[in-house]
Amino acid sequence: MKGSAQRKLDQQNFMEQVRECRDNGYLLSSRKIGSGAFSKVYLAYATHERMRHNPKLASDLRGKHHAMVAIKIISTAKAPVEFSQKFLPREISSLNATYKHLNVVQLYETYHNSQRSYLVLELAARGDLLEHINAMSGHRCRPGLEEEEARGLFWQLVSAVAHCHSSGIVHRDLKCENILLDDQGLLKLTDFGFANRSGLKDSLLSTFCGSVAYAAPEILMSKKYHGEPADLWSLGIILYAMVSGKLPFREHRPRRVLHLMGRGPAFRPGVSPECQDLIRGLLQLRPHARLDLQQVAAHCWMLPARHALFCTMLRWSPVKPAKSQLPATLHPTEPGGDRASKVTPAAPAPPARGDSPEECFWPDA
Ligand SMILES: Nc1ncnc2c1ncn2[C@@H]1O[C@H](COP(=O)(O)OP(=O)(O)OP(=O)(O)O)[C@@H](O)[C@H]1O
Repeated sequence: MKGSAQRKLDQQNFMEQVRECRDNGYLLSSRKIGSGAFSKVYLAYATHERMRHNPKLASDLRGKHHAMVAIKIISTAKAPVEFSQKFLPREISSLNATYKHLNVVQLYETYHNSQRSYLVLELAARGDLLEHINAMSGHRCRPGLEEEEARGLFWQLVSAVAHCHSSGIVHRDLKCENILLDDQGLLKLTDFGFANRSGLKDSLLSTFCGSVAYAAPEILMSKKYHGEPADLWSLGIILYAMVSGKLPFREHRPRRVLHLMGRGPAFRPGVSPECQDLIRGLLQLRPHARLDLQQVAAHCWMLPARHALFCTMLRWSPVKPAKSQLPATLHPTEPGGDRASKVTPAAPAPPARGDSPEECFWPDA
């Protein structure tokens, strides 16, 4: 349990952040919607004044009919230098390079001081794909999503990754936890902390430690690799997770994972042969033998996807059984994350236009 001195310090820190956000035109709420190794993400509201000065923000929020954003606050003073000087700038430049796509989280703006960096992001309030798969598995009493829903979501993911690649960005950390869902059921790709410009030589093997289960074999074998086919491997793992409710090669030791990869994925009964074929095409050990994005988009399993996307948007429902009812099938790949703090179905519905924000702190000037 935290001591009262620590609690007071946390409170002071938070009020400082509230002030800094307010000075930059945002009302920070106390609702923490997620956290990472060096960051905390809060629900916040853009002021009318801020929207007047930021056309990017204004045009996006106008379309959404609300003023909510997610503010990711990174304690640069506490983070390792490598993180602040290498990974954070990469995350920001990748988000800027991938603006603007419906299925990639939008970065509206950033502001910094000596202690912290603030990333003002598009809000994706329905949690991540991992939570969604587990919730739906519990709801259906069978593991995984219905293929029709998986197809609609996977189509959006492929579209997001195609946009990144054509913008010269490889993500390199594609996994269910980095795929968020918004209020309309739209998929939003996020967490570009390990992203890089494509075409550059990559040597970041150690940064994939937390996501061994999604990493391509060439990365696990410490080979030089190209980012695009490595992203495609991860897409195969994600599609498998969507339709199976578990990961195909669930192991933490790279050598053991490589052994399982050599045997290929095993499917539960009920996964269609077409879907299995697409997953096998993505989970090819040799990068050159792997399907590329065009082949994925043209695959017979994907053909009804536009229709499925429409259905997903129409049918999206906030059904999310309590955690205790869920079969613990699919687990986060990175230990230690503060998953309990993410947005839950209890999160308030977006206020109608013109409503005053709840839970906002107005510190003394
Ligand atoms: N735009 C957003 N909308 C809603 N929730 C978000 C948004 N961005 C991040 N989150 C939540 O905050 C969590 C942490 O965000 P993110 O993964 O970007 O941080 P990180 O510091 O890169 O994390 P990690 O250390 O795990 O890589 C996410 O898992 C998600 O739950």
